[in-house]
Amino acid sequence: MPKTAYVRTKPHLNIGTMGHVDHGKTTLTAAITKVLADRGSGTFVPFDRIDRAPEEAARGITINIAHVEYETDTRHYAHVDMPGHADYVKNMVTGAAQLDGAILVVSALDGIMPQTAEHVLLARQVGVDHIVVALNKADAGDEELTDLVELEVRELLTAHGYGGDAVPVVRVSGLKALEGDPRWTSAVEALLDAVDTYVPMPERYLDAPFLLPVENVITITGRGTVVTGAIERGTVRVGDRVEVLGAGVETVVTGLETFGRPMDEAQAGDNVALLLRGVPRDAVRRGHVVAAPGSVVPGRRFSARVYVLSAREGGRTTPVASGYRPQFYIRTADVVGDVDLGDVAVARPGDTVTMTVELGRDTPLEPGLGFVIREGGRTVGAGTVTTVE
Ligand SMILES: Nc1nc2c(ncn2[C@@H]2O[C@H](COP(=O)(O)OP(=O)(O)OP(=O)(O)O)[C@@H](O)[C@H]2O)c(=O)[nH]1
Ligand SMILES: [Mg+2]
Repeated sequence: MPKTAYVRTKPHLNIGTMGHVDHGKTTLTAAITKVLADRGSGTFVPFDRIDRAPEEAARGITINIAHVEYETDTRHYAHVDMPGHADYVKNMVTGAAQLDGAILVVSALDGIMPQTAEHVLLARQVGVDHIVVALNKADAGDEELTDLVELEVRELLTAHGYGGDAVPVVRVSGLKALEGDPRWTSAVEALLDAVDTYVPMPERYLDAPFLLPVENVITITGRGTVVTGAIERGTVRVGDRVEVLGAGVETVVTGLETFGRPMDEAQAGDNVALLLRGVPRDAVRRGHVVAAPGSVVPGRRFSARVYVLSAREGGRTTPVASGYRPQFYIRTADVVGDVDLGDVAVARPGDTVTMTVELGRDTPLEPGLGFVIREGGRTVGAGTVTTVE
């Protein structure tokens, strides 16, 4: 049910948990909400509420339930816990997660595993600049072994350009903190302090024209169509005219909410739900972009610098050549595109190349926009748009 209006009293950041399957991401997420709820700032979200499919949460004009909301003394956070590896990759590569920082969860019992490394790599590629490490399951780990795991994690981060020596590494136990064990609840507090201090407030482009990549579409009987997502830039108010690129409609925002609470104005970085006047449910899809009318021009052809992932990083084992036709993940969109390498005969795994891409449909593009290339369910490349034709 609609609650009291959202009042912006603290800076808002988007963070999330990443790391290998079963290392304790969801348990830690639940523990964070528990520790903060016990401190009087926020609501405890139990494990099984976090691990549930988003579709089940179609009540109110609320957002994806994989997002959990909490506050520390200095900040308001939207925290995304991506259930399982495939969802993690999808959310990261489509930019749906839009993380300002991440908590890398590594089990002190197991150390670095393949998905630990893959998530660090992906985070780097999609522009997550700050990582804090939670060495989880420290309740069950042996101290010396945990020291080794810590060294290993710092090395991994350094290898990906994160300056592993400076990264905060906090030994935690999500499980014990959930049980209320004081030693481990204070470890979770220490982790949150590390996030508060180590992840800087990112620059928000508040003066730019409004833009929101659509992550989800929900229908509310009797009220209309609602789109959800994180605002990439600008601000939006109830009553504003907006254009839905992809759907080809212009309309008016008639409702605005964050975490089920109405707001008058939302800004870059906020996770919101927008109620759109008179837009049929079928007209809007994930991948569309809601923007200030006329502020974005969709295109199909662009040039880009692309890094082709090596086989070690989970990429291809064979080179790509002109005529290659993979999927391009641009913001929340997923579009097929034809690759032209120009004078270059082939791009081998591990190479960085310039390419021209012709997309299968009009997509909002601009220089500097990041994207990921996927094929058969795996990431094979990551790039940045240099020019749009
Ligand atoms: N001993 C111990 N076990 C833990 C801790 N945290 C999580 N576990 C256990 O590890 C298992 C996996 O925990 P989850 O929180 O589901 O892990 P996850 O990383 O979210 O897993 P996926 O979402 O499937 O990738 C569960 O059996 C937890 O009870 C911890 O701090 N200590
Ligand atoms: Mg989980």
